[in-house]
Amino acid sequence: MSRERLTEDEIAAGLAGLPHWTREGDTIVRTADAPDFPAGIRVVVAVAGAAEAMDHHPDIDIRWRTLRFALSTHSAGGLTALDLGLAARIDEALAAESAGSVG
Ligand SMILES: C[C@H](O)[C@H](O)[C@H]1CNC2=NC(N)=NC(=O)C2=N1
Repeated sequence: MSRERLTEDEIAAGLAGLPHWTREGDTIVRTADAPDFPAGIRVVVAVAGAAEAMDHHPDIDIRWRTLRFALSTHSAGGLTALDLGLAARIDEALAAESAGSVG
């Protein structure tokens, strides 16, 4: 996947397919509640595996069973296809633990 910054049109098109994610400047963000703390940690472990495989790493905030993921490509100074790809993987990990979006 390319580490080139996406254009505004490409970002908008990508986010149209990621309804749980919101744009915050050069970052995309999703907050979700897992059913309980262990389920939330299982999501984080699954995401960590995907991130290592992609060599692309999210910022993760864990508060009991509430998880907030923030994605950006720091080396590119903005959003790239890697962020959209990792967002889709995070959606899969959250769905596997029946976690639902907050906000
Ligand atoms: C050397 C390695 O490819 C880089 O440090 C990677 C690792 N993971 C990364 N993750 C994110 N989110 N942005 C980066 O620029 C980045 N760079």
